[in-house]
Formats: sequence, C-alpha cells, structure tokens
Amino acid sequence: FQFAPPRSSSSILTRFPEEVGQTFLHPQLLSSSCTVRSKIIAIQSTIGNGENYNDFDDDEGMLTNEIQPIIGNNWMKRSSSIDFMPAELTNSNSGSDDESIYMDVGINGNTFGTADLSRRMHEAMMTVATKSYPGGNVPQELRDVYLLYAMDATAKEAVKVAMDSNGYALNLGKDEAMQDEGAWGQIDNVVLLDPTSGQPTKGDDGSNVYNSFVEAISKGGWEPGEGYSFIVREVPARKKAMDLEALLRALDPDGTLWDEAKKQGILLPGEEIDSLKQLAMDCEQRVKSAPFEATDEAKVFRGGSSKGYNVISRSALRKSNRNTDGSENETTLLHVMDSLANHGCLIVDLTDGDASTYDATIMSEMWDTTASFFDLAMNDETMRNSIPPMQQAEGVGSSHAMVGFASFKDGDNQFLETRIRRSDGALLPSETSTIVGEDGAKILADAFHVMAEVGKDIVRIATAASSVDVNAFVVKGSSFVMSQEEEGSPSIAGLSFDEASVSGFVDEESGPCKEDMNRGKVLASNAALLLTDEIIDDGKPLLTNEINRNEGPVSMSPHRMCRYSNSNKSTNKKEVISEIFGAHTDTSFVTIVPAAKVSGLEVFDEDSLQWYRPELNARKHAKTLDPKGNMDGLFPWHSRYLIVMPGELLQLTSRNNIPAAVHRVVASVESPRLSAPVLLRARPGTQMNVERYLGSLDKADSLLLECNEMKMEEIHDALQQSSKS
Ligand SMILES: O=C(O)CCC(=O)C(=O)O
Ligand SMILES: [Fe+2]
Repeated sequence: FQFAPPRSSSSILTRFPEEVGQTFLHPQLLSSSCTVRSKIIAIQSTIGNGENYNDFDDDEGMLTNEIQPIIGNNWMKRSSSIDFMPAELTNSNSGSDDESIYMDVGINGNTFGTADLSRRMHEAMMTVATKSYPGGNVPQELRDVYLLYAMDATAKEAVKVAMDSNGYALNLGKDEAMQDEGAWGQIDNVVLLDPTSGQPTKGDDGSNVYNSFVEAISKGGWEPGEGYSFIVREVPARKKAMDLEALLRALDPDGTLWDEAKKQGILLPGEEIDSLKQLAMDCEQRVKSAPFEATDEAKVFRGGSSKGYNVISRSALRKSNRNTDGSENETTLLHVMDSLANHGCLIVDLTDGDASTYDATIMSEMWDTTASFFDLAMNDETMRNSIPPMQQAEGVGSSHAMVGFASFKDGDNQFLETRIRRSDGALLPSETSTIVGEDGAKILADAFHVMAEVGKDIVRIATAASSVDVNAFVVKGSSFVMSQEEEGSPSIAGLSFDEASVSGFVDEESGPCKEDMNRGKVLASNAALLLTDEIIDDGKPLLTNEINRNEGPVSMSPHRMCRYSNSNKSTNKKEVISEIFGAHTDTSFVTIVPAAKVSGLEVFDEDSLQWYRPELNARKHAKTLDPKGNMDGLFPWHSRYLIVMPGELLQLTSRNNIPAAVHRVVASVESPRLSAPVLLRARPGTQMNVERYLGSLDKADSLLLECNEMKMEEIHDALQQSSKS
C-alpha cells in the first residue's frame, strides 16, 4: 500500500501543476466566524537544520521507507503511528473503497504554487472584510486570523490536489471542526521559500524551519505571496475510485503515453471501438494484460455472489420462453447479460435441474466417445496413422475451415478438429468414424447440435438486448400502425408512418410511446432470431431463400476434441499447474465448452479482474443439486453443464456491450483434461445486413456501419490479427 516518496523529479507528484488554486475558495474562507485552533500541535521535528535542503533530488536516500522525510520534496506515505487511534483502525488493509486511513504528506511549495495561492486567498478574504468594516478598518485580530487562514487553507488545498492526483481523497467527512484550519492534519515542519529563487530561506528570526504555521507567521514573518514547503502528518484520507481519464492526465500531462498507446492500438478512456481493426487490437491488448501465472483448484477463483455466476436453466434460454408478445424474458436477459458482459461466461444446466435428461445423456455419450478416441489415438498405432493430419476441409475454400488431427508441445496438446458436412450431416474428417465407429461419429454430431442450439439462443438474447438498449427498432407510431395492420383494419393497413401522422393517428409532438418501445423489443428479438437462423453456422442447410448465400458444403463452426496434459517440460520444473493453451479470444459468436470432468478452462473475469474457473462453479452446482450423486449412473455430473463464452462476433453484434472473453486452458501434472468445445461461427457467403438483424442504421455504431453488407467471412478475416493463432 505505502507510497514510496518520489524517486526523481519525474514522479507523478511533482508533475501536476498549474491547476492548483483554481478551485481553492472554500466557502468558509469568506465567513469570519471560523474558529481558530489556538495552538497547532508541533510534533517531533524530523529534520535537524537547513543543511539537508540541497539534497532535494537525492534519489539514494529516498529508496527506503525509513529515511527521514525532507521538507521540500513531494511525497506521501501512510502514517506510521496514530497515537489517538485504535490500532485496528490505523492498520486496516481490507482495501475497501471507503477505508479511512491516515497519510503523511510532504509538499514542495514551488510545485504547488503556495506563494501565489496564499496571496490570492488572502486578497479574497481581505476584499470581503474591508467592505464589511467602516472605513475598511479590519480589526487586527481578524487580520491575524486571515493571515493564518491563508497559510493553512493553501496548504490544505495543496494536499488535496496531491492526494487527488494519487488516487486518494481528503476524508474530512461532515465534521465541521475537521474543516477548520489546523484540524485536518498535524503540521510538522514549515520552511519558507525565497520569492525569487524558490530556495529555502531563513525567517525573520533566523530559523530554517518552523513547527507550525503560527510560528512561521509570528517568528518567521511569513506573508501571503511568499512560498513555503511543509510536512503535514496524519491527514485523514480515503482511497478513491479513480477516474481513468484523470489518472491518465496526471500520469501523462504532455500526452506522450497517449500517443504511444494510440500507435499500439490501446483503447483510451472515453474512446470507442469503431472499427474491426480496433476490435481485434483491443482483444489482443486484453489478452496481453491477463496474468500468465496459474494456480491450482484450491486457490483459483470459482465465482462470487453476483447473479451472473449462477447457473441458468436450458429452458430459460429458448425462444419459447419469451414473453407472449415475443419480447425477451427480462429475468433471463439480465442473467445472460451479467454473465457474458461481466464474467466472461454463462453456465447452462442442460437438465433444467433434473427435469430433463435428454441433452445431458447425449453429452455423456459424447464424453465416452471423446475418451475412446484419445485412448485409441494414443495407444493404437494403426488407428493413429489412420487419422488425417490437420488440413483445409475440402471444397470450402476458406482457409479457416480445417479438419484433422494435430499434436503440439510434445503431445501435451492434442486436437481433433471436426466439422459437419451440411448436405448429409456427416462428420468430417470421415476417418473419425473408423476410429470411434459410425455410432460414435453420430453422437459427436448430435452433441454438436445440442451445443449449437444453446449457443444460438444465447446469441439471440444478447443481440436483442443490445439492440433494445439503443432503441434500434423503436419507431414512433409503429405500434399503432402495426397493431392496426394485425387486426386487418382496411383503413390503416398500407399507410406509411408519415401518412398515419398526417391523418392524425400519430401524435407528432411526443416521442415514442410505451407501445412503440414494446414493439421495438419484439422487433429486436425477432431480428436477432433471424440473425441466429441465417448467419450462425449450425452445420445445417439454410432454411430460407430470402437471403443470398453461397454457404459452402462444410460448417464453419468446428467441434474440437481436445486433450490437454502437462508433462512439465516447461523451463520451470516446479510448476505443477500451468497454461497449456495460452490466453486468447475466439473469432466466434460464442464458444461452447462442455464442462469437463477435470477442470482447466479459465475465463478472465472482467468484474473481479482475475482468472475464473467456471467448471468448479458448475461442480459446486452439481453437488448442491445431487449431493449423493444419484444421477451418476445415468450420466456423470459434468455432462449436465455447458459453459458459454462470448467471442469477437458477439462483441460486434452486441455493440461492444459484451467483450469477447479472454480465456485459456491450464493443465496440472496430475491428470489430463479432455475437452470438446464448439466455436459457433458465421455461415460463409452470408452478409451482415445491419437493418435486417440489428435495426436502424441511425442507431448503428461505426463498427457496425463498417460491417454492413460485408460478407461474414470477410469480417472473420478482418478480425484475424497477425499474432493470433
Ligand atoms: O478446450 C477448451 O476448454 C477451450 C479451448 C479453446 O479455448 C479453443 O479451442 O478456442
Ligand atoms: Fe478459445
């Protein structure tokens, strides 16, 4: 926690600047009823004499926390002892936002412009006072008060700015007495500064240093307009939730970092992702900033109390669970959005809490098939040789449609990439069925469809929610015209909105009414449904002839059988758990990872800013649902659950409401992990038609406008950054 004193003149504290004084006029300054604390407590002086002053920029001495603070440097550190506070209050390390702490602060009067600020403060007070006394004769007593006040309040303002720029706030609370001069901290040492050189100078009585403002004035003869440096101790402070923009400004006053960040494609506060290139670069940036280290099951984050960590029932996602008017169910929508936007994944219970076993049984059979595939691939030479290596799927013409087997990291990573052939639903590479049998191949395809359908439902909900969010389908008066049409009223049907308004059916003055808004929700959901049916590649032929397409014979959405192990060949032999499939985002709408028996998928949780292992959360849910494992005979616990992560294409259609999940796989030396994710991608040949799927172009952001009328495979390619695997 502790702030080390600044090590050089380029530290944050010495950089901020000019702003001092702009908001200095505390309302109390202009009232003469303020109470003067009779004596400012002088606590032990920490400096001996003026000899130290030439050492201001000495880095050496500033490296430890125990060195004597020197007046004239800007620094800040947590107060070491507060004699009048109970220990538990001074040493709390809970890190909560409103935690009250005490800080010792050293302020350089030159950096903070104490000369100018005190002059202006004093002038302001005297101007008011002169007006309120006959003949401008301000009593001496009051002049003394103003003098002290100018010095003290200036110091307080400087400390406020110093804290502000470092993520802290003065925490004076509502206590009036605390607002008074001297009461906000213990003034320790005060050093007067020469008006011309800005160097420390002796006061009238020849002293180098004073123990209080009262002394600096009465003995040193300080006057407003003369600068001074000081140390103040035990200033009540609290950690502030820091505004990113303010932080950046404080760190980077001349904009060098900003320019550099722009060059690297880092999104800056207040900036939006406004192109595919920017989206790809931002994902890459988020991937890079996720920590590399891995921890084992016992320590890793397994979800918190927010709704988004909860498991959702399969049936809640279906379009049949929408409201009767066809708008999305609000409870489901909020759950889905919280999970995807804040925690990087949504856990789905395929059994609806044991109500249905159909899908979970398919998943269970898929797990058996996957296990037997790797069994044979690892142990049976003939079988292994019969699997084709990873290669482009024939006849697709997309470099992204691969099928086949690949092994990396000395066999620690093994993948079988499979795809459905659209015409007959067969699984490619066709050799898969030689290994797992016709039934096995069929089970894999069935499991693919179970997962794809869940994915499509989630994309529908998230896309609809994001369209509703910007009123993309809200048209004033639409509810009226539409409902009339539906009832088949001959007098209205066929009228355009404009004509309706001319005829007086629509009130020109008001905005869209509640019915228009509701209508917008229905249209948003229907359009999102259309998007999932037409654009998402579920391995089936397109059902409609309404759109142009050239969808190709093989699905763009792969179903990957993976085996991850950790033979600990990494450089650090002591690692028992480590990244085996590094952090990345997927170019998919969603990636559906069926919860594996051995946990290992980690999602970077944007809310808690740590790696989250959803499989452990799913396991906990299974334990609660079925503590005795009664269903284990039917299917293993994990075949109930799917973990659905948003990909880059959903980031696009959700208008950046949902960032593509940064995720990775970790593996421990103890047990290999089998996995079988589906990456739900876009049907080749289809076009992103913003108006058809996402509503009014007026409500589309520049990212969507760029994609409008692009082919989905072009969008896919544009999202591939060179550094991506
Ligand atoms: O196997 C997993 O659990 C995840 C794999 C993955 O992230 C991917 O294939 O893109
Ligand atoms: Fe992935």
